[in-house]
Amino acid sequence: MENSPLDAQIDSDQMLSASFLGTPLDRAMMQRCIELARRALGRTAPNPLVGAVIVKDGQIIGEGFHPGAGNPHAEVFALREAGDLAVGATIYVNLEPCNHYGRTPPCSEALVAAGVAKVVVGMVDPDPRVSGGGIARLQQAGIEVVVGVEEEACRQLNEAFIHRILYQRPFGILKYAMTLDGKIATTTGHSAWITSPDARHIVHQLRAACDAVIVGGNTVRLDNPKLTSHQTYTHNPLRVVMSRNLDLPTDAYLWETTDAPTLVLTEANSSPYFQQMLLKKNVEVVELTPLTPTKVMEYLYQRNLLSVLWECGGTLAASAIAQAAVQKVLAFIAPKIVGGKTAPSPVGDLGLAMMTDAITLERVTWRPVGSDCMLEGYLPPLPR
Ligand SMILES: Nc1nc(O)c(N)c(N[C@@H]2O[C@H](COP(=O)(O)O)[C@@H](O)[C@H]2O)n1
Ligand SMILES: [Zn+2]
Repeated sequence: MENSPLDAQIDSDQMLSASFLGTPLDRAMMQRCIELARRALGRTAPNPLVGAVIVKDGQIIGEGFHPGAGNPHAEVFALREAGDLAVGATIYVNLEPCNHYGRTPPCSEALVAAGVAKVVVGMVDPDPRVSGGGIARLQQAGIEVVVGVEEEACRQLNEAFIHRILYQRPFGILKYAMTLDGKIATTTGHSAWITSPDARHIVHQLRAACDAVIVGGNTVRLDNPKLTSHQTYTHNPLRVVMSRNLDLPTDAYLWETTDAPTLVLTEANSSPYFQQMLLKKNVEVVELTPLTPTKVMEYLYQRNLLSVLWECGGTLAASAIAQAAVQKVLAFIAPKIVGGKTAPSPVGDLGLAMMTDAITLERVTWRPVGSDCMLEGYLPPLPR
């Protein structure tokens, strides 16, 4: 059989991994779904990132992605673009088509009505309202369904969504930059950007992909950060400050700049004067007592957030880890040495006595970023 125009575009690397589920064309189309889905990075919460591609006679006839909660799903955009040509076509989608009435009607019914012949799915939707029901509905209608093409990449794309559904909490990422000798500041407490501009660029991209970035009061006092994703990225996360007593500077960038919304979390009976000042500057203030990472994640879950980035100092980072508010660690290690017994490190006291008690990260990867090393790994999963 002659190759279709799309087959010809698939490069030899993908051909080499032909032992994975699906044909090279299937895998290339699923990667395209992921690429489309990523256009809405940071904007879909609490919904997942989803892209869809419709292919007929070796040509793409429709594409779409989910722009955010309340909007139509990716499949609907792709079907709209394909129009009547969707009859007998194959649709690729990185997440199982939904089968429920939520903010929008079920995509399974739209696919049946459009007359598609085949649906290729990246992963089963963990949302209990779907969870295999979309696949079953399509099969009942006589549509061929293939599940699990590029599944690992699809799961990685929606790791925050999966965590949110399984644990009813946002997905927490702890990000820090440290010197080769494990310091985030000098003994005098002086800190500045430790890493290279390339690493900073990745941090800005990460902020754009997250729904919120959290710091403690100490970081506001010492670093006066802006916590935005840089002007070239359009999405800024919600900037969250945790401060029990609101002993904070009145002129911090976080309340003087309006590029992103700011939320200050504090305890009941903290300074009413400071609260008034923040409210006048359009900063939201919410009291959560006791103010712990657990309470904060519970609250941010209620606010429909998917992912939060902890950019805090060592004491808060240690509490966030101890209270399972961190699932993934992203560490930048700069080839610098500052020394000093009392110079702070990225994670404070975890109360561990023995080296054998150390938390061992899983699925660890690292790569050079500019002159630094970027290491990524996951904390062991929580029991459910
Ligand atoms: N397959 C698929 N494509 C999309 O574009 C989606 N957004 C989803 N989301 C699933 O449906 C739930 C949200 O439904 P509403 O947007 O409220 O109608 C979400 O939890 C996913 O399970 N799926
Ligand atoms: Zn849907």
